[in-house]
Amino acid sequence: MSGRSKLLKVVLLGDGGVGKSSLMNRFVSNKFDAQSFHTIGVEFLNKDVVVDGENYTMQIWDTAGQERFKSLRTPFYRGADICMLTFAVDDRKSFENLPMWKREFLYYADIQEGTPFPFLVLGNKVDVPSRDVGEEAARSWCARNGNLPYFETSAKDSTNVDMAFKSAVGRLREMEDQMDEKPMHSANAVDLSKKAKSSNSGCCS
Ligand SMILES: Nc1nc2c(ncn2[C@@H]2O[C@H](COP(=O)(O)OP(=O)(O)OP(=O)(O)O)[C@@H](O)[C@H]2O)c(=O)[nH]1
Repeated sequence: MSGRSKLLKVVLLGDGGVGKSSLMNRFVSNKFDAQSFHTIGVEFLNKDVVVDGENYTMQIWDTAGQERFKSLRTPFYRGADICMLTFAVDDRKSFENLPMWKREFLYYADIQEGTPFPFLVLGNKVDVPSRDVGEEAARSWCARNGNLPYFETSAKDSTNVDMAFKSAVGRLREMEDQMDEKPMHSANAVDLSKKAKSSNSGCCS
């Protein structure tokens, strides 16, 4: 990859067991573990990507979805550039919890409700035959909650995983362009140049 890479902090949120670690591992290492363990606290991995000719290092923060780890994950929301809200299409409760995850993120990232921010929604495990949440219901929720981009993914068979992560960068770029056009939002614009590059992976529990 040539040229300087911009570091983007990407936070993956959603209920325990929806497949956040699996999505990160599929995207970064192209691997899938059917016996993936619950995350404790947070872990991150870096992945270099090129989007529209620009180099980015996506630093993907995989958080623990289980309620008991809330105090371990929330300190890591600050400074996020992108938030990927994840549910599993065979787990209705995980879909119903999306508003809670969005609120939790905004609160701990210290972003005011209503401020434009690049959220994306992933409906994972689309390889499972017994779905509990239809694509239309998911798209409709996204439309009603700020026209959020929606991707149906499978970390198991790779469906849309690359596309979802790369589209997240595209979404951030679009929103930055919109903010440039509307100076009143400029205080909320994400200054990519201020971010320092850090190590390739880590774990904080
Ligand atoms: N069939 C199928 N199983 C998946 C998929 N993604 C993850 N899984 C399985 O679902 C289980 C939970 O996956 P994880 O990636 O650990 O889930 P998580 O969201 O990181 O869970 P927490 O760390 O507790 O927040 C594991 O057994 C995975 O192998 C998928 O796309 N399809």
